[in-house]
Amino acid sequence: MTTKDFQTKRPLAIFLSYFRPHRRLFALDIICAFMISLVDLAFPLISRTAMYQWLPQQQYRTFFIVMGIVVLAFVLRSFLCFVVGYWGHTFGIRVEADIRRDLFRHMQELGFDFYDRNRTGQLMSRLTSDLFEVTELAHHGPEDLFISAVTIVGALIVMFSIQWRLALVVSLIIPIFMVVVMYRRRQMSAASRAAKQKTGVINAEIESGLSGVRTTKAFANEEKQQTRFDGANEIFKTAKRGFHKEMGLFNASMEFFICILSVAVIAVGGWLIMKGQMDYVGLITFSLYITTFISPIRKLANFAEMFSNGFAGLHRFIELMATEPTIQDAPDAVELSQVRGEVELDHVSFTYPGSSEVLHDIDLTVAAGETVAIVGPSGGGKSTLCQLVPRFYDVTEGSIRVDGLDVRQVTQRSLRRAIGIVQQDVFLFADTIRENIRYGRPDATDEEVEQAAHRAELLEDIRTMPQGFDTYVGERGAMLSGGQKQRVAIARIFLKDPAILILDEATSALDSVTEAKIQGAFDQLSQGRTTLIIAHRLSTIRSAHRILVVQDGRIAEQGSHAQLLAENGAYARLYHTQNLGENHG
Ligand SMILES: Nc1ncnc2c1ncn2[C@@H]1O[C@H](COP(=O)(O)OP(=O)(O)OP(=O)(O)O)[C@@H](O)[C@H]1O
Repeated sequence: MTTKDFQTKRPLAIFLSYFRPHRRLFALDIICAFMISLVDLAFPLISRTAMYQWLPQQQYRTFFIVMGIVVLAFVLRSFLCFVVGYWGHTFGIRVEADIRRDLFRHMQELGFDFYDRNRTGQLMSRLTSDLFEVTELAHHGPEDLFISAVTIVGALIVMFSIQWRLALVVSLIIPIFMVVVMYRRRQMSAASRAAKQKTGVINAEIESGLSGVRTTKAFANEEKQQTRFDGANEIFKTAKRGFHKEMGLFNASMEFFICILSVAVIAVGGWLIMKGQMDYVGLITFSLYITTFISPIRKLANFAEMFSNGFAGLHRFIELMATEPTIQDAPDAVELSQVRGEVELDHVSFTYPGSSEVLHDIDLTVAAGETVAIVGPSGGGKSTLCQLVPRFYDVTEGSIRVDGLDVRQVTQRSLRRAIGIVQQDVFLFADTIRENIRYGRPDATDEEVEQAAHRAELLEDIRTMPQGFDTYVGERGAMLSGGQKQRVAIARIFLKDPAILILDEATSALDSVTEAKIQGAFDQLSQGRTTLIIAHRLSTIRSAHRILVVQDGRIAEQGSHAQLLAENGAYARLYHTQNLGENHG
């Protein structure tokens, strides 16, 4: 299904479309559940016939044969229960996996702007708990609704055929029963949601407490942290207690109504027996049917709840799926191939969604192979400018061209394949060093990976690691130093071998050896490639062909280091006041 489908189709239609690929399993689930309710309905009827016919007429043979069949039917029933429990849930899980696959794929297509607006934690909960509610509905919904309806209607029909007055009493009590049970069930779920939310709070508290434990220790703030935690723990306890109270009330109300139903049947039935309008066998059969009601009523109460939760989850899912990615390939987009690397910004202005203009009328041409250093005060727009070239955002006005082609006219894949980016804050996956480097080109051989590490000046570091290239780098690369992470990022780009480079130099001070290594790797990397580098070090700036000073979203000055110093303008001021040359390379 396309984004358009999610925008136009009805939620139920979308939901059912996920059933289609697994319809056989679904049919199996429903048929088995249907057979279970048939067995449940048949048992009281068989008992009735036994008491009316086979026992009084001493047809013991028939009686025992039928009892044998009943035993077999119950064995079959257990097997069917297993099928429903196992394969029914398998069906649910498959639907869930399909929905999650589509959601993940779609989320990968959504642009930077989407992730600017949404929090990762919330998105993760959509991928997990929301979808769980949806699949619970997928699996239990149809089964519960259908089977409960069959059982209740079936039991009432038999009851009316035995004694309509008594059946009428039962059918008057049941709706009241349903209303009360549903009400209690809703209360219980609200309490459960509140408890879950508090669980989220306490989990967040644990997470931030543990991940921030170094900071806590450094400030000797353990007591303060403990008090914070105790507060959250107390709230959690109260919420859990509230949930268990509601659960107790729900179960108690179920039990109460079952008792009321049984008493009503015995009382009214007894009265009817006294009046000669009913016999004992009828009364026993009635009592047996009362027990068959319990499970469907419980299921229907669950269903009402499941329906509202599941549909709420479904709506949130559809809302996400209906979000159009802001950056999409044009229908006639061409592949960018054999890139020379000329980059032009033609009167580019840019505004982040919902904020004011960040870049104003930028005009810039970078020749293929040229290295341009971008400097300027914090917040001036340097990173924003660089993010427009790989089309992470679309320009608001003007255009950006690579080799003369507007970036909106080429496929995103081919454009981004032509561009290598090393960010300040390098993201490493929780995997080995080798796999993290290979991320630059997934089909690279081990030799190529090692070669890239060598060129990124990383080989010496890796040799000292316990498992060499197979060393696990930890969550987000926590086991590597900042300088090592940057070099992993550089090694990735060596593998990727793009025509255009965008480097965001780390602002943090590095020791001179590491800095020299990174500088060497950067220099090697930029050989023969168009390079835009957000520079913080004098050594980088000096080796650039050209320096741009970006300030308040405009190019304030450009030229070589010496030229700009001689001009004694913004660059000279930056150079002196912001200590661009602080880390002399
Ligand atoms: N994703 C975003 N959404 C909205 N506004 C943003 C976003 N990213 C940056 N900005 C704003 O755009 C302006 C330019 O930011 P940018 O990061 O491009 O500056 P910079 O020159 O790279 O700064 P620094 O040197 O501190 O990294 C800032 O005012 C910033 O607040």
